[in-house]
Amino acid sequence: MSNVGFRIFTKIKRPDKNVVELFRGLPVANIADEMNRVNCVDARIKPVSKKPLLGTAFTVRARIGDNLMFHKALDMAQPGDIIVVDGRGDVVNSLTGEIMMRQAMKKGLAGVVIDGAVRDADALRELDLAIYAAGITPQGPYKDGPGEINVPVCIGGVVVQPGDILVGDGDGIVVIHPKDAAGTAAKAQGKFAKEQVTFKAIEEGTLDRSAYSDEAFIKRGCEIIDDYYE
Ligand SMILES: O=C([O-])CC(=O)C(=O)O
Ligand SMILES: [Mg+2]
Repeated sequence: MSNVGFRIFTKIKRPDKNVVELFRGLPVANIADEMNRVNCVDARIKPVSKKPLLGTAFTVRARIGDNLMFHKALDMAQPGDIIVVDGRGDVVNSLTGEIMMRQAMKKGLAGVVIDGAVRDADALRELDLAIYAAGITPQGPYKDGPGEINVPVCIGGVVVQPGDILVGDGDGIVVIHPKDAAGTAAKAQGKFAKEQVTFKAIEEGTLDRSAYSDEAFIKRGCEIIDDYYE
């Protein structure tokens, strides 16, 4: 276990599928709000396809510009896994493309998240697979290694451990440790339900906006000037 930088751990402690399913359909913003606004992968990593993301992390630490370990992960990962590739944010070389993503889809993987670039973007956009990446470039990857599989990685400023739960939608991705999953999902459900009530109140014109009244602003020390700025 001392060959740091070029090693493969074959085992992952995956959470129960029912625990993962607690997050299905929940907006990522609602989950993140109930995690005190932490654990969101930063805005560089964007959806490439339209499919929402939900599954458990199968991690890859790639050498910059090199997808040898990513290819190995593709053979090792199981249905429901998300291959999470720490490419150190480098977007000079793409780390994957249509051929690999079609294999991921065929295997029933839940998606791919790359802190790095992809190519074959026009095809990837249409695939029935959740794909997130930090960039797009036609310049292809090397396949020489080294790299690591199923070690903790960092993507978009968030540490991801093998087996962590990832949820993604059009906003981006939030990472949840399985131990925190049940409590977080319950709170996020509550937040989601509360927002539905808010939407209804907007429709009915009954939403309470008193926190934004002139009186409330004056109480905060704001000066309200009934004139033009000149
Ligand atoms: O050449 C590669 O490894 C990446 C690629 O374009 C593909 O998978 O289609
Ligand atoms: Mg290709």
